[in-house]
Amino acid sequence: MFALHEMSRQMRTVCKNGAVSGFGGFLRAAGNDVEGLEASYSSIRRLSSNWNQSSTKEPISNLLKNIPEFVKIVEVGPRDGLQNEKHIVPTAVKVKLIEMLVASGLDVVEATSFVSPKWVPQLADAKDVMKAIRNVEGVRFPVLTPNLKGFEAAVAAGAKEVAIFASASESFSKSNINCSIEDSLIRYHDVATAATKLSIPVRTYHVLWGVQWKEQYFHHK
Ligand SMILES: CC(C)(COP(=O)([O-])OP(=O)([O-])OC[C@H]1O[C@@H](n2cnc3c(N)ncnc32)[C@H](O)[C@@H]1OP(=O)([O-])[O-])[C@@H](O)C(=O)NCCC(=O)NCCSC(=O)C[C@@](C)(O)CC(=O)[O-]
Repeated sequence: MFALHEMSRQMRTVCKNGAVSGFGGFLRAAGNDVEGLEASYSSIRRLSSNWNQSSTKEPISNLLKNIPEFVKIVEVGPRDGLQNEKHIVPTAVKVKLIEMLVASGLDVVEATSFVSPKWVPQLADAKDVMKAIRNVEGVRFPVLTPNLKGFEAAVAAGAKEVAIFASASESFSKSNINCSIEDSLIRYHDVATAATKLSIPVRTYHVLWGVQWKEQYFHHK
């Protein structure tokens, strides 16, 4: 618990210093065990301390000029991280992870996704996870809903915020959500329309550039 608190504090220090980074990626890099977490924690400390050393060369007023007034951090580890785990993480452990992330000060945690259990068995317990965190207050728990079926299941499970996904790469789209770009935009529209009717906020993932996939870098789209 202490390590998570401290890591979150470090991440916020790094963010304040202008280098916004993803805590989810950090958790993914950390793996499942305590040693992995500690190793990742050390890398963050190094990143932070390197930055502090280089910053002494520049007047502080120059650095402060570029600091955004507000940085929103959306922690996606319980969804984006755990969907890639080789072994299925038990629901209770997922819930504990979410509680620890919340205790570390994060106020938006993407909790899970409502997708096909055949495709992503790791997150087949989405409903149970949502049930277990339903009384956690002061935190938003968006969930990924790539189609209307997922959206409806998410709403039935108590989701108050969703995220949808589209990619500019045909092969990335196919491999991630099993449809063409064109079909993904139809699904995207369906979910956004249904969410608007229920006043449910929708966040979007657009995978647009810089991803090296089967088509070499697809910035042109
Ligand atoms: C997108 C679907 C659901 C379409 O699913 P599908 O198989 O392509 O389409 P379908 O409509 O033909 O349905 C086939 C079966 O899935 C069921 N089904 C259909 N929809 C759902 C649903 N929502 N929840 C539960 N079940 C569902 C449906 O009922 C049917 O069941 P069957 O009759 O065979 O028993 C599927 O392809 C899928 O689950 N894919 C995995 C999606 C996923 O989680 N991808 C990874 C997330 S995106 C990501 O990680 C990238 C991101 C965002 O993090 C950015 C980045 O970092 O790169």
